[in-house]
Amino acid sequence: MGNAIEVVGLSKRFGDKLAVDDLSFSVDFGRIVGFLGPNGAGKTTTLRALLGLINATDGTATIEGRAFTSLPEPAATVGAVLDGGMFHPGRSGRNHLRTLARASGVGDARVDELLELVQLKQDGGRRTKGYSLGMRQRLGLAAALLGDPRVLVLDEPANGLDPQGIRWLRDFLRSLAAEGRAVLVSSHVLAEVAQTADDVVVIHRGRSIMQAPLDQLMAQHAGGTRVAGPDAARLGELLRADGATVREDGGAAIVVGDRSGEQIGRVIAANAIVISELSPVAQSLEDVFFELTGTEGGPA
Ligand SMILES: Nc1ncnc2c1ncn2[C@@H]1O[C@H](COP(=O)(O)OP(=O)(O)OP(=O)(O)O)[C@@H](O)[C@H]1O
Repeated sequence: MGNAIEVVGLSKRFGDKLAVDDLSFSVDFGRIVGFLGPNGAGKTTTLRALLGLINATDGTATIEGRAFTSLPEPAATVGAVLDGGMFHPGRSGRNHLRTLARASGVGDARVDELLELVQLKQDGGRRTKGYSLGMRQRLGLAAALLGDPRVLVLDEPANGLDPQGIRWLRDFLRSLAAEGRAVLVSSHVLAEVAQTADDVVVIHRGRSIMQAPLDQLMAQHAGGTRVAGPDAARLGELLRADGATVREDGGAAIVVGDRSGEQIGRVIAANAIVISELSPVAQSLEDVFFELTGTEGGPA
């Protein structure tokens, strides 16, 4: 079957705008991949090409080795939520799902099962126009899951969710991946995927600038080492003289940018320096993102 999702050399041009530029990445089963980039980076365009909604200018985007349009059983293969899902406002959530279920040969029992799964059982009979944004997102997820697909593609599913909704989404996506499904989830807000994704693909201006397991990304962009204590200033001078980047951090503390804890420890021992604390500084994903793209991760 190969990779769940495979994007190879994908490019998409709109007039003279190259929205996606020679992009490649893959998603394995059982993994959650965060597809990250600032607004306008080309995420939605990539997902639309993957789902056969637009034609690529160049390259390929396949699901289980095939273009979406030639999947033998699309509903059982991939489920997607783009634009938060589209609903008829006067229809109830349950009827919306039933209509979609019939179109893809899925029984009504599955609809009730999914309403329960996304915690909309109580509100299934209400018209979707009265739904909160979070309820709409959950209804969209239920629709994507109708055919019990092995691959999920979600465009900004956390948009507009409150912290509780984001936590629910995180646990929900985790449980889907634990069942062996592949999940590709786009976001321009890194904090949303920081505790969810196994791997991240960071794009900027249509190009991939980083693809790695999330831990590796964090380790490579570690925020340095903080050392505190009565001799911190003297340690700072010694490290600076040795070419390290050092900045003051409040009263008796420094943050050392490009030396490991062990390297700093050796300077401390060799110079009989007294310290009270030595700890790695955790850099937020927002900072990493800024470092990688030179762009703030927030809304444009
Ligand atoms: N149909 C289109 N015609 C012309 N330009 C387009 C079209 N669709 C997207 N673009 C342009 O392509 C670039 C990438 O857009 P895209 O929507 O893929 O980015 P994105 O990363 O999903 O951003 P956002 O989070 O804002 O949706 C943008 O500059 C956008 O204006």
